[in-house]
Amino acid sequence: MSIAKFKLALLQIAVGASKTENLLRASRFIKEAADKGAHLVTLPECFNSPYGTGYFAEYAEQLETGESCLALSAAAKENKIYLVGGSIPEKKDGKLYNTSTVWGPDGGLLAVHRKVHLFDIDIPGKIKFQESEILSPGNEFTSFQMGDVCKVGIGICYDMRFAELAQIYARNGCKLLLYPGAFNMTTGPAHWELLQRGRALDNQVYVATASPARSESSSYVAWGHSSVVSPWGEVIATTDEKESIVYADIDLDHLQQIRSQIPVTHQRRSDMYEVIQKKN
Ligand SMILES: NC(=O)CC(=O)C(=O)O
Repeated sequence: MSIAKFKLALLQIAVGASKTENLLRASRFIKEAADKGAHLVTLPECFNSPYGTGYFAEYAEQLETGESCLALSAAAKENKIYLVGGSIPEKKDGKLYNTSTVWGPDGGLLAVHRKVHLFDIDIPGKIKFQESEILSPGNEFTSFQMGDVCKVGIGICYDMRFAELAQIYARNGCKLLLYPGAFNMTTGPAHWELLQRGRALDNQVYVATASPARSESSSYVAWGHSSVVSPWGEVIATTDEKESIVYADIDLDHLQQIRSQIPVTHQRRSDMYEVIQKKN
């Protein structure tokens, strides 16, 4: 019989200039979450490096040999958990990516997601950020199967703004969508929770986000507020801007009940509209 409930932990950790310290901090928080019974643990976007286009080249690693992936693999194995390694700047074939890796309880690499939608925005007087100045976009959907428990879809931060990605994950059987992310002091208060609730309600899935803790002295000030939203669209666990761990029980029976009570999946008018997946 498959398990219908498991504990998710979101690690809202502080990220500083020292990669070594960032990795040690991540390992410490992973252990704490695992000791408290988390089965799936998620780090934030850019957890090993400050978030900014000026940092990515310096902190970038190759996945196969980089110290961050070695540390993530070891942490997953030592703590016997599924681990979503937030994201790190990755170098591959002369290009840089914003990349999330997923690790199984045996320390094996289960999935790699390269941020598909690069964060290029310009809000005059507030924030201008152009990831595409230095990063290349990924071109793949990414999901992984947590044993026989749950299929999980992965996006990174700006990916959450694209409803189509979430719809396709849900249609492919994902019941939890995880977005390591780092919204900021302009878009965070306006859109962070709203987007999560929208993605969750539209698709009747759990949605979770993991942000770095806020540091007012960073060049990019993160909003924080890592959260978990239920398929009912309700925020079931959240935090403020400080360093913390957010825990939530992901209850797949509850998800199933909501889907049978409000069966939108079967009520779609595919004779009138359709979202098309063009690649795997
Ligand atoms: N940092 C991001 O990728 C996205 C973000 O901050 C936003 O969409 O707002």
